Amino acid sequence: MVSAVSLRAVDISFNVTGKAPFRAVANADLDVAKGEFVAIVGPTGSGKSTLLNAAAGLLKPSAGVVEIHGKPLSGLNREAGYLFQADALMPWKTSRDNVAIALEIAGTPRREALARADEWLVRVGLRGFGDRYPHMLSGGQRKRVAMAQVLIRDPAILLMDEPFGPLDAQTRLIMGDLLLDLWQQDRKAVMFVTHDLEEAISLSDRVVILSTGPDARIMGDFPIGLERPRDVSEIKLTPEFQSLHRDIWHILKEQVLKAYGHSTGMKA
Ligand SMILES: Nc1ncnc2c1ncn2[C@@H]1O[C@H](COP(=O)(O)OP(=O)(O)OP(=O)(O)O)[C@@H](O)[C@H]1O
Repeated sequence: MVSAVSLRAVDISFNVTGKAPFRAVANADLDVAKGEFVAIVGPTGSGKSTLLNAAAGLLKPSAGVVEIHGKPLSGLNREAGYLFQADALMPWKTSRDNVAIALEIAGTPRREALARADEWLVRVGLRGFGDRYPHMLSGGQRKRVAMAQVLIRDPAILLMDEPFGPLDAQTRLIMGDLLLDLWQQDRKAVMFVTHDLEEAISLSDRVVILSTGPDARIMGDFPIGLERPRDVSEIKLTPEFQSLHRDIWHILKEQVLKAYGHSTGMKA
């Protein structure tokens, strides 16, 4: 079957003035199937965002190919919705308008866009919050608006870069449950970047590990067979979760220590 996202032998290098190009990611092969939820974890600076940006079409690989549903990607990946750590809400627009605008710029008439925005605000648990401006919302509520803004366009692929990073631990769990609820309804292909191994295991079908950069490689690919639907706080208490966590952490820890050694000049 054709993958939703496919990276083949992808290298990504950055030009740094006065120095040799910096190869952040080397020879990455990664397939994300339609409907599959894949988490990417790795030490800081290992190239997680870089890989995601290549799948988004924001970065062009220096070698290798990115394919989206079997077709080589050139320019922006228009089949993907992108959710960053910092949300992209417009402070001068209400929640309702912030969500509706995603449809309006694609040509949907305003009245219809507003009606669908209202439906989406309900789906993300924000009934009655449509008239609030972003500064009148909590961090978790803003994140819900941002999710509605991305999902209302019904992208086939979701690219998420530490989307819950700035939230407190409890709100992260609640947002994880909301994300899984929505994902369960129509199973988009998801690439989810996170530092947090527990979050990665509790949400995904597969956890992919990146090694310490430069020349970061995909050095682990773990299927997560935990049953669905999942409750992200409950699932962590199961022996299956704990055993997966132990196995993956065993590999990841070495890379995290290496990255720490690089940044401090100490050997891991
Ligand atoms: N525009 C750029 N120019 C030069 N180097 C870059 C550029 N963007 C990223 N890098 C380097 O590429 C490497 C990978 O960066 P990336 O942001 O993908 O890592 P990450 O794993 O997402 O990190 P973190 O977990 O800290 O967010 C890092 O060493 C970074 O310094």
